Amino acid sequence: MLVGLACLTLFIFFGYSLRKRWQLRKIPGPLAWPFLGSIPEFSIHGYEYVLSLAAKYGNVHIAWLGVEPLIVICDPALIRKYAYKCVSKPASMSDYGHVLTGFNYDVDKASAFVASGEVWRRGRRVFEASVINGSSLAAHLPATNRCANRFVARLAQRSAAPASQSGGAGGGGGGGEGTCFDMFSIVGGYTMAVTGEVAYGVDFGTADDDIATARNFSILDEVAAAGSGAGGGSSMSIGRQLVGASLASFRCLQMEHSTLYLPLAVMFPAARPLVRWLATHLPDRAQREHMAARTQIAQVSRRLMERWQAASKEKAAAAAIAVTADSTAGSGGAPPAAAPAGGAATGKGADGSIKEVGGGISSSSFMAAMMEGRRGAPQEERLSDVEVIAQSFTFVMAGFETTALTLSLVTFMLATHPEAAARLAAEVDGLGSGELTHEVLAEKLPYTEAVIKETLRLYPPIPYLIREAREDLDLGNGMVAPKGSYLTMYMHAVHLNPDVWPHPERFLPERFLPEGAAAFGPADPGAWAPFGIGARMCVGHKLAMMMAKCLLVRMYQRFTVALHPRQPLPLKMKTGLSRVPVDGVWVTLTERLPAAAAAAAAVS
Ligand code: HEM
Repeated sequence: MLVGLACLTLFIFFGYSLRKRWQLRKIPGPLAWPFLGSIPEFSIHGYEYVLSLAAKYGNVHIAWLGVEPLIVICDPALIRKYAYKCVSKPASMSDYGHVLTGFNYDVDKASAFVASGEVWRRGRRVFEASVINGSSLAAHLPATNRCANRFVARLAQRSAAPASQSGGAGGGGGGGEGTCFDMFSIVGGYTMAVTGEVAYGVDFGTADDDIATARNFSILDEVAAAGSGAGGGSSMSIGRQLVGASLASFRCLQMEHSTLYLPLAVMFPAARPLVRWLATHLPDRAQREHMAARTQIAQVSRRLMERWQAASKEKAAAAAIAVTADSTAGSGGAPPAAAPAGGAATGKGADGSIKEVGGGISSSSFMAAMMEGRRGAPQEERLSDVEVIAQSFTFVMAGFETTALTLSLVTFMLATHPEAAARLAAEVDGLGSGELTHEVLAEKLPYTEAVIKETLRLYPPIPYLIREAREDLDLGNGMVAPKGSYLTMYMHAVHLNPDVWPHPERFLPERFLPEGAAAFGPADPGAWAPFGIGARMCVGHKLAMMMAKCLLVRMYQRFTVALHPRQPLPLKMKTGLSRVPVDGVWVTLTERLPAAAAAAAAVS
């Protein structure tokens, strides 16, 4: 029986592999050992490996993920053409990088990042309504300002504390070298705080919570301590749960932390249902950790969804009482009952761990947009419960780490390029300490924006775009990507291509300003795309830029930022779902102007 099963698996596997190879024969690439494929090389050298393949085999080549051929495209014109044309992700997208099972698998498949067709369109529409159009973005600006002020105030306290007392996550002394922080660890507290308010209208409290950003958090230990299954009964604040669970989830996507079932799932696509069954019933520690983290994030979304439902029922009931009381008052009866509180105050939830901004899950939040959108919408337009959880999950996962990574790398680039830091400081100094408006962010920060863009060119958090060819695609030079093939469009390779960007290895924010565009700008106008291209372009790009600018203004108005001696140089990056600095980004902060600092503290 077992032998029969093994033979069947091998037969399917070889048949699949040979068919694919036959179809793709015209595209060059390292074909020798598809069994082992590129995995070991990729895990050791990360995206540099892909860049080296591009140098060797050209801008269109094949890299192997186990037996799965990935058509890698590094040519900017081809990327632009097919990123616009192809809007579908491969059906097996949820099977890459991890082995998801059960409910977590269903949630992943429904996520706007992974799904195709109607499910994707429904999910994408709510994102667009909540975080892309001008008025919705403006509605999130006060929360972003508030979180930036709180985070910077906490930074000031920590940098003023003696080195020995500056512990907590990502903070540390330094044996007489001054108080230092790992910006990569702690800035996640800020991005998660903004995510909490924008996605749910909930104050996660992570902007000034040092523990929340501990990168060594173990979700299994937390679950064991809570003694109540993943999530639900945890005494931890929601913010801490989400930061910890998101970090754990990202960690499990790195090769060295991933489940042992991953290589099996990658090398034997035909056997994935069997591998998933094994991973469900005989999970190793990495698998348990990953599933617990995902369950935790999904459960928080479910709790907040249920809370919204309960609150809106209460509101409807209160409104009904008010109407009745009104008509009674009109006829000389008692005054109407008070409606639930609104406004900008921060309230505390009944369970003590949810602080809802505005006394209820805020009406401008993403959760409210999804839930309101279900009311009265035709059946085919309505998000199911799993889709609501999936999009909330996507918001947290997509919004938190990418922006934290960007901010920490901007800090690194500025600390290693003092002339750029001085120019940025001069720009932000002119803005004063009042709340940053939409106009100020859009018009008064050209250099700050150029610094963020140049950092994203050098270090795009998601360096590639993934699509499925829904028909045969002409790739030029007689090469054809057959229908059903898996396209990996390497924007990072384009960002570093010397034929496209003059001196691509240099950090030159001027490329993005009129003064430097002619000398250092790209040969191809579409050659900068850290947020992707086309219909599937990052739906959070404006929110991410708003978050980044608000924090950089407040930080650089107040501090001079320098690298700490404990930062290893050159910067080493590591491959996971995204690329992260292996040793973090260790900096020290020095107050620039005591008077300005006091004014900023007063605002916060
Ligand atoms: C610096 C920060 C960020 C970077 C660099 C980034 C980058 C990307 C990239 C490269 C993609 C794939 C685009 C494609 O396939 O063409 C993407 C998709 C996505 N991002 Fe972001 N992102 C960032 C922040 C955010 C934030 C804050 C959110 C929260 C709303 C978000 C939500 C999404 C979603 C939902 C998708 C899937 C879009 C779709 O497939 O239709 N991202 N992002």
